[in-house]
Amino acid sequence: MVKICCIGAGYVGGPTMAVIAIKCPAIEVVVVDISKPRIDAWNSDTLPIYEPGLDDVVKACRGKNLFFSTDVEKHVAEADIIFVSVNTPTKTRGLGAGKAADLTYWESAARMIADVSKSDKIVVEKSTVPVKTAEAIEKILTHNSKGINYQILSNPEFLKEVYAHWVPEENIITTNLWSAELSKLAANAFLAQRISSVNAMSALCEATGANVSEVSYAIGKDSRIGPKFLNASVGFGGSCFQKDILNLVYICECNGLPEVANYWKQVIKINDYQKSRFVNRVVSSMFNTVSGKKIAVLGFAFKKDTGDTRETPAIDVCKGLVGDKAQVSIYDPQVTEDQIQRDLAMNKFDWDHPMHLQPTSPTAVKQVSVVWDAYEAAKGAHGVCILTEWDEFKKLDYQKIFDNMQKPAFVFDGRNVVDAEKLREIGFIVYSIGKPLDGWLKDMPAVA
Ligand SMILES: NC(=O)c1ccc[n+]([C@@H]2O[C@H](COP(=O)([O-])OP(=O)(O)OC[C@H]3O[C@@H](n4cnc5c(N)ncnc54)[C@H](O)[C@@H]3O)[C@@H](O)[C@H]2O)c1
Ligand SMILES: O=c1ccn([C@@H]2O[C@H](COP(=O)(O)OP(=O)(O)O[C@H]3O[C@H](CO)[C@@H](O)[C@H](O)[C@H]3O)[C@@H](O)[C@H]2O)c(=O)[nH]1
Repeated sequence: MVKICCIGAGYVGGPTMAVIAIKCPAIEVVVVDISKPRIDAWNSDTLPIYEPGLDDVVKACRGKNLFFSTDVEKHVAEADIIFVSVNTPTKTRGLGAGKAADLTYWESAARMIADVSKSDKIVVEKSTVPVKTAEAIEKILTHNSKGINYQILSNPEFLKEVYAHWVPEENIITTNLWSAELSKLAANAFLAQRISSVNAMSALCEATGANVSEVSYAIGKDSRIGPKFLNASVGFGGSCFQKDILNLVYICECNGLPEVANYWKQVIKINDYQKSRFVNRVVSSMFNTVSGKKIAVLGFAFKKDTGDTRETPAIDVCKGLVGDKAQVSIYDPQVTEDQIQRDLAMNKFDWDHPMHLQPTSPTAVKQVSVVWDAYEAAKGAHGVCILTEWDEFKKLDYQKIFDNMQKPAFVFDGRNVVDAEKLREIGFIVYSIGKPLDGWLKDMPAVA
């Protein structure tokens, strides 16, 4: 029986291996991690990650051909194929701090593989890494090899040997190692660039009375542009876009290409601008102060259908509101109070280190409370900010919310999910990203 071991039971390792296990019953898959709480959670009824459908897949194969373990060395030694999906955070210190990828966890995994291996291995880069990492890893493995053969593959999205069980042959792209590594960074940079482009347009739409949804729809009709990933928002989040672009910027700088580096840096600058523009809009429309005012925040995850909060725009928006002394009441259907407090207390980039190495949360941010109901969050509030596009936010009883709020009552829709006209009929002052402004908002210009 072919044995796969995946190092890193996170957002990538867990779900990817669960799908491999269900699609390939003849292969034994073991996911290992140094974090005991994470492995315990994968072995329990409450998985550490929320994603629709994931529970069913894991429960169908766990204990049959899918296993989760902290016995990293044993399973690495027994495996034929080793996937490495450990963290590759942005470096916080030393050369390239704030941009370059930190390969500490990758390197220590590689050294451990070299240490414990007694048979030939295929090692697969699943983590997103700088160009030429595979070459560096190969050096570590072969210099410590004890006569063992290693093949290093970069597989940011596909792996033929395994995926050929269920992915059609023609959909599997084979490239040289460096193209594979760079393609991953390039894909995320292009996707993020689309969002920053439409977000830049959203500011211009607000200034001119155009409607960003209409502009997106119109340009998306051109098949060369296409309709996807053109939704204006309060900003993109997630563990990948910013980290990967910063890494790309660093690689460009190291290769003597400052103009190219600056081009990509701008994608992040617009994303930061969009988040601060949103906060400024909230504050300026409430007579330039939210000090002591209750503001409800609906949605904290970086996108719907996940409990993942890494780099979520909600962090910067909440920090901005707290900075202006608001009392912030947060509701998200999948994010716990503990996670929100950690996120608001954590330093930039610390979020992407393994849990046990993250600084323990200092004292909770007192101006922030977390509740388990949207109505509770909005009760007595002056404004409601929608920061994640959860479907349930479309179906809330906004009349009930309005009745229990301070007046004038505001809704700031950072995801364009509510029916703004209906809300205006109820009596709300509504701000929708990139849409024509209410008279009230026009009279209270926000400068980012
Ligand atoms: N999250 C995504 O959507 C996504 C998508 C594509 C690529 N990536 C990339 O994949 C990699 C992993 O991302 P993630 O979101 O799964 O991260 P994660 O933080 O959720 O998981 C990484 C896991 O690796 C474990 N780990 C670290 N060092 C280890 C070691 N030496 N031995 C055993 N376990 C170790 C950590 O404890 C952690 O549980 C990153 O490089 C990321 O950029 C992420
Ligand atoms: O039109 C859009 C589309 C997305 N977003 C936001 O962009 C962020 C990222 O969204 P998405 O790309 O759907 O989620 P990720 O899970 O971060 O996935 C990205 O990052 C992964 C990690 O590298 C890649 O594997 C995926 O292909 C790539 O889409 C989220 O905050 C979204 O709300 C927008 O604001 N507008």
